[in-house]
Amino acid sequence: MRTSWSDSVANSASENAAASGSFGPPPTRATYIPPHLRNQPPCSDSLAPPSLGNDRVGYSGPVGGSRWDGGGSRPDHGRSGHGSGGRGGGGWNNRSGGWDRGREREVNPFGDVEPACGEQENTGINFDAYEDIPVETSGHNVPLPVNTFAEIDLGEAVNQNIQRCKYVKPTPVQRNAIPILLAGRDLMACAQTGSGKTAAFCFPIIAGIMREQYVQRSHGGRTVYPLALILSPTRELSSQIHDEAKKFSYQTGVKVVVVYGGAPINQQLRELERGVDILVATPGRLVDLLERARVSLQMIRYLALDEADRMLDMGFEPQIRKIVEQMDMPPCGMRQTMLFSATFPKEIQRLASDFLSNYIFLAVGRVGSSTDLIVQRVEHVQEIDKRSHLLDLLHAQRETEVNSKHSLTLVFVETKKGADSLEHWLYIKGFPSTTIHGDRTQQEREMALRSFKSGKTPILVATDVAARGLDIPHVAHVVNFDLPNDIDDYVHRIGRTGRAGKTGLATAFFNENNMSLARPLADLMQESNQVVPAWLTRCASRVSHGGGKNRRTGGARFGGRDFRREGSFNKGTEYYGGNSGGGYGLPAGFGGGYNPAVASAWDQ
Ligand SMILES: Nc1ncnc2c1ncn2[C@@H]1O[C@H](COP(=O)(O)OP(=O)(O)OP(=O)(O)O)[C@@H](O)[C@H]1O
Repeated sequence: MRTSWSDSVANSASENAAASGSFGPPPTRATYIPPHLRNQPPCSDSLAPPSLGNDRVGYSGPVGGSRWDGGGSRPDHGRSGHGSGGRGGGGWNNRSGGWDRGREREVNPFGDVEPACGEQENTGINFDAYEDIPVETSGHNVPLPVNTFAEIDLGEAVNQNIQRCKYVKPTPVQRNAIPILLAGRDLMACAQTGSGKTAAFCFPIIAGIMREQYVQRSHGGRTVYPLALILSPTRELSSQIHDEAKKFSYQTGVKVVVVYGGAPINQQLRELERGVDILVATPGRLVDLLERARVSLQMIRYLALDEADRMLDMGFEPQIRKIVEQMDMPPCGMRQTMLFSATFPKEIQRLASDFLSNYIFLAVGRVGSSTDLIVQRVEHVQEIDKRSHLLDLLHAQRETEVNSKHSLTLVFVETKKGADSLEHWLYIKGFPSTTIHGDRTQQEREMALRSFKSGKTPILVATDVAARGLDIPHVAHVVNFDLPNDIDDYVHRIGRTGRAGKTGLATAFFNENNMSLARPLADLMQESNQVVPAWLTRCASRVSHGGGKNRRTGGARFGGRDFRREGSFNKGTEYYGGNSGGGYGLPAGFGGGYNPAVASAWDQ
C-alpha cells in the first residue's frame, strides 16, 4: 500500500491532469487531489509561489554529465515547469479537503498542541544574540534574505506547523538559506551550532515537494522512489531529523521515513512500502537498501547532507560518492543539493563542490567558529587527576543547582571503554549516569538518550557519536574530559549546549597530550570573546614554533570562508556577486593541510 504524496500522484495522474489547469469543485474523499490543488482559494494568483529553479532556466544537460550512469535514461521528474519557474495550477495545498488515507492515519507529532492566533511564543531563542552575526554569501545572483516567515511562501500547512513549533521568526541561517533554496539554488551553508539549520533545509524541501507535480512513472516491484534524501552521520541524528521533518510536514501529505543501521531492517522496509517522499538515512543502511534494490534514487529532486563536512571526510566519503555518483541519482544540476554544517574546512569544501552546481556559499558567523553564548573554560588537568577534577565540578554544580534539577551534563571521552569505565565510576560516586558509544546496541543507545533527556540519568558519558547535531534541551554543561584532536570536533561537541539562543558552559581538561590543539583552541576562544588562560597562550606559541606531538592539528582544518575565494580556485572572481559582509577572513596561520579524521566512533 502506498500512500505518500509522490506515490499518490503517480497513482492518480489522470486526476492530476484534469485538475492541474483548474481548481474545479471542492474535492471529495474519494477523489485524490494533489496537495498543491487542495482547497484552493478562488484567486490563486496572490498565493502563487515564487519562481523555483530560476537559476536553472535553460538548463539543457547535466553538469558533470559524464558521471551520469543511470542506465541510459534520465529520470523523468515530470514536474511541470521544471527549470522554468512555471508550474501549471501552482499554489499550495492546505489542510481541509482531499485527504488521502496516509494523512487520515497521521499521528499528531505535536501531541494536543494546536496553533492559536496570538498565542505564539518562541522557544526561548534569544534573537538579539544573533542580530550582530556577520553574514557572508558568495555566488551568482544571491536571493535576498527575509526577516519574517510571512515573507516566505512555504504554504499554509507548513505555516501552521511553524506556529505549532512556536517559531516566531526565522533564525539568521533560515532568513538567508530558505530564500536561496526556494529559488532552486544549490547551497553550501555554514552556521553555528544550535542555530536552526535543520528547519533551514527541511522547510524548502517540504514546500518544494508540495508545490511541484510529478507525472506518473511506473514503479517496479517493491522499489520505492523518494523525492528527497537527507543524509546524516549518526543514527540518533537521523532519527532526530526525521522527528523534526515529521513536525514540519504534518498534514501536508508529504511522507517522511527514516532508515539507519542497528535497527531491524524489515520494519524499515515495511515503513518504506507505505510510501516515502523524504528519506532520512545514514549512509550504511541506505547503501544496503540500494543494493537490495528496495530504494531507487532516480526520482531524487532534493539532496541534503547534514553535517556535510563530516559526511565528506575520509570516513564517509566513499559511501557518499557511491550514493551520489554511482547509483541512479540524477547528477548535480538535475537535482538541488544543499550542504549544511557548523564547520567547513576548505579541503572539504573543495571535495563538496563536486556535488554542487553553480552554488551559493553562505556563512552565518565565522566558518567553524563557536557561538559566544557558550562560556568556554579550559583547565590544566593531568590525566591522573581528571576523575577527581570532574567529581569536584559535579559536586559544585550540584550545589548551585538545587533549584534547577533538570540541568544535564554531557561528558565527552576519547574511547568506548573509557566511556563505560567513567560511567561506572561516576555511578559508584553517587552520580547517576549513562553512556552512548558505538559498542552499545542501538536499543541501548536509544534508552541511554531517553534516560538522559528525561533527567533520570542527568550525566551522559559519550564518545564523538554524540558530538554532532543532537538537540537535547537543558544540556547546561559540556565537559571535554578528553579533548578531541580536531578543533572542528571541539566546536560541535561544545555546541550541544548554548543552543537556540540559550547560554551554556563548556569545560575542557587540557594537558600535554593536547598540545596540538593549543593554538586552534586559543584562537577559537579569542574569536568567541572568551578569556584565554595565559598558560594556554604560552602553549599555543610554543606549538606554533615547532612543538607539539600530535600532527593532526585542528587549526589546519579550520576553514574561514568560501574556498572559491582563495587563489587556488582557478575560476577566478566571477563567482562573487553576493551580498558579502566581508571583513572576517582567515586568521593568520590558518588554512590548508586538511588531515582527515578517523571515523571509528561514527555510524556507517
Ligand atoms: N525559528 C526558530 N525559532 C525558535 N527556535 C528555533 C527556530 N528554528 C529552530 N529552532 C530551534 O533551535 C534548536 C536548534 O536547531 P537545530 O537542531 O536545527 O540546530 P542546528 O543549527 O542544526 O545545530 P547543529 O549544528 O548542532 O546541528 C531546535 O530546538 C529548534 O527547534
